[in-house]
Amino acid sequence: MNPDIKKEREGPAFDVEAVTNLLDGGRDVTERRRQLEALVENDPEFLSQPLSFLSQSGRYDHAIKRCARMIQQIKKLGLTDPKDISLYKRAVFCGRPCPLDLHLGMFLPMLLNQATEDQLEHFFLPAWQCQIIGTYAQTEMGHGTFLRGLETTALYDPRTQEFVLNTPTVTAIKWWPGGLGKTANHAVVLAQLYTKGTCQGLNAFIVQLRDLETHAPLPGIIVGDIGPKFGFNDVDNGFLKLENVRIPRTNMLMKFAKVEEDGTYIRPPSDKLAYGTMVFIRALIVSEASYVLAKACTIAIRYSVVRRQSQQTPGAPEPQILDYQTQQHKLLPLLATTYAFHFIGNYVSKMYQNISESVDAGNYSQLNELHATSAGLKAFTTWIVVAGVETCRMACGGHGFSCASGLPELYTNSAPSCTYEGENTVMMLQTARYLMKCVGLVRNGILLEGNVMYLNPAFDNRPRLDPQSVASLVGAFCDRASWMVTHVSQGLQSQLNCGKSQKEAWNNMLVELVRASESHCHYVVVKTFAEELEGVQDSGSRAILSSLCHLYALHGITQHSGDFMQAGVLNGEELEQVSKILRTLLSSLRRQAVPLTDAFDISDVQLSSVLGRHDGNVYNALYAWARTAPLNKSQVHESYDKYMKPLQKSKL
Ligand SMILES: CC(C)(COP(=O)(O)OP(=O)(O)OC[C@H]1O[C@@H](n2cnc3c(N)ncnc32)[C@H](O)[C@@H]1OP(=O)(O)O)[C@@H](O)C(=O)NCCC(=O)NCCSC(=O)/C=C/CC(=O)O
Ligand SMILES: Cc1cc2nc3c(=O)[nH]c(=O)nc-3n(C[C@H](O)[C@H](O)[C@H](O)COP(=O)(O)OP(=O)(O)OC[C@H]3O[C@@H](n4cnc5c(N)ncnc54)[C@H](O)[C@@H]3O)c2cc1C
Repeated sequence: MNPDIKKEREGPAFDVEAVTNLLDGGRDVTERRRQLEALVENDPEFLSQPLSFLSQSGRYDHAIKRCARMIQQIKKLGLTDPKDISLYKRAVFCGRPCPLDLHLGMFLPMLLNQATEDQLEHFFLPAWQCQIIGTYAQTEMGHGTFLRGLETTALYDPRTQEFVLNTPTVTAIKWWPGGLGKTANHAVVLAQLYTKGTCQGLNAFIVQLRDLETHAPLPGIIVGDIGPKFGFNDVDNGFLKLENVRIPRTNMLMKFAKVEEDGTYIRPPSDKLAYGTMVFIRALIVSEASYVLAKACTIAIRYSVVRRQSQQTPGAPEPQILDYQTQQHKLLPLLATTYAFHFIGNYVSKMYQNISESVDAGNYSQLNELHATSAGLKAFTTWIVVAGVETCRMACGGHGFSCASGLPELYTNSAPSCTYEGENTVMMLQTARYLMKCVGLVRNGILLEGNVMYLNPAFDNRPRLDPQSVASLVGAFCDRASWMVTHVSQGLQSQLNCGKSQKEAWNNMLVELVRASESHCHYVVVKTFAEELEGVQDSGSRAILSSLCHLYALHGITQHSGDFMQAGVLNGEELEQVSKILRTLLSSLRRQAVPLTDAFDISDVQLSSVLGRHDGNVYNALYAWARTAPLNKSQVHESYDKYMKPLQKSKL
């Protein structure tokens, strides 16, 4: 083990294993996770060369091979608990996307959430057994955000009791669905339903795409891969053109909306129930955001204690780069954010579970709050995580730019989370829509509960900020959100008072609306972090996590100081005090940085990073990695004889 990293692990101020257990949700969960990871890491069928050495086709082939082995092993091991399956899948793919993601993550949930009992009977088992492999085909070339603008049509033919599906224009072609290109043989297709000459809006239809024996596309189905992407190249994101494809009436998912045999349309109890699976995935994205940032922080912080660079004192050893305050300022707030996002992920998962149970019981009253919260936090966490991965990459200097670091791959595979499942700006505006409605309720004398209570008429004049108190800092985030949400609603009102239409006024305030939503989400995250700590039994864990919560809050104030000062929450002198305490915290947490990343308990296989190796032996590993790169298969590349040698001989 590298002596520097070994020293970093001597005498942590807390019990690393206790924090690992806390993050996992208990000692038994840690043991189970390690057991499942060991099954994968000891399975020779899952051994592979660095993915960076493969072509797009090679990566897809590698991913499909792992998918097949994973499904076989899940059955053989008798894994039925969704948590076990999720942990096993994460171990197989090391957190990377895979061609079955949409089948497992959206197609199956769509059946569970939107299918009737008969439809479940017909489709679910074959899908669970992977005879049917599905995807979720909603986005079109011309529309991803504006769902009501989708052009794919499903016309009901009462004579044959079938739907006829078409993508009538080039912009209607389904574009992006994961697994659509080469993997899926079915899709849930979102289309505008027409019956009895009337458009009844978006509904979901199960369409078979390929022959179950030959896998060849069926008549009327033109399908393929959309080509290389910025990343995510293990997945065959595809296109789908539909030309008069006929499906039985019973292929429309009819748990909520229905089309009777004669074509009569029965409306769903709420139009938004069709969007339920997207809300499920958004909540899942929030709960998984922390894992991505945990990997990036582990790589960058471990590298930052083995990398020595520059000379502050002549003759003295070069310092570890984590001793530089700027390096601490880049990485330690991200480490604190990782822990903050772990707790908000738990919070959103619980919220989704509770409100879904209410919806199943026919109570739709909290759907809007769930939508606004999941949409806003999905945008808030993914924006910060993706930017954080890039900060970690740059903090590793040149070697951060090498695929050996694992950081470029982590970045390109996480970057689309700001776009898919709801483009982040659009999601923040959905949260803003909800917040503006809440302001309206308060104006009508209604008292609010939950995360928006801060909009109620102010009862107490909060004492001035105490930057040493986490509770006082949470209050500061609350006051910032209250001021920003109220301020933007006043801005909207003044636009309307000047005669602007609702649409114009809204568009003229979009930037402020997004900022107000961000401040609301930031408050929810810091409040949840502080509240979760109260439940931590182990005193050592509670102490170190409190320091991280303190750092997260202080850093948030310095990063958005304009908001806090505009809101009158603090003045210049108080801001200076906040910065001073932040610097002190950076210095005190520096010694705990490696143990805090070890607590994530991410194995070298999962991390897939030469720079983030647990033993810190980076340089030999980096040299060995480069030596196996494909370009080094021969000392003289074939292009030399083909192009350079003739050029050199030509005596230009
Ligand atoms: C942007 C959206 C939400 C706009 O939809 P629209 O119907 O036009 O809504 P309005 O803004 O007019 O609001 C109407 C009303 O409905 C409420 N609402 C909207 N969405 C939901 C929802 N999901 N759940 C509950 N309630 C909802 C909204 O709050 C309003 O309520 P009021 O009381 O204020 O009237 C919509 O177009 C949208 O969601 N667009 C994003 C599309 C999207 O997410 N696509 C994802 C495709 S799948 C994918 O990307 C897969 C990726 C692969 C992977 O994950 O690996
Ligand atoms: C890797 C990846 C995987 C995907 N997988 C799937 C899948 O499996 N199934 C599927 O159906 N889709 C999938 N998608 C598509 C994805 O859901 C859409 O790309 C996403 O919903 C954004 O829509 P869009 O691409 O049309 O962007 P646009 O909506 O065109 O966004 C472009 C810009 O316009 C802005 N904008 C748009 N509307 C508004 C508004 N109302 N107010 C303010 N600004 C606005 C946005 O903020 C953004 O800056 C995937 C996408 C990616 C990148």
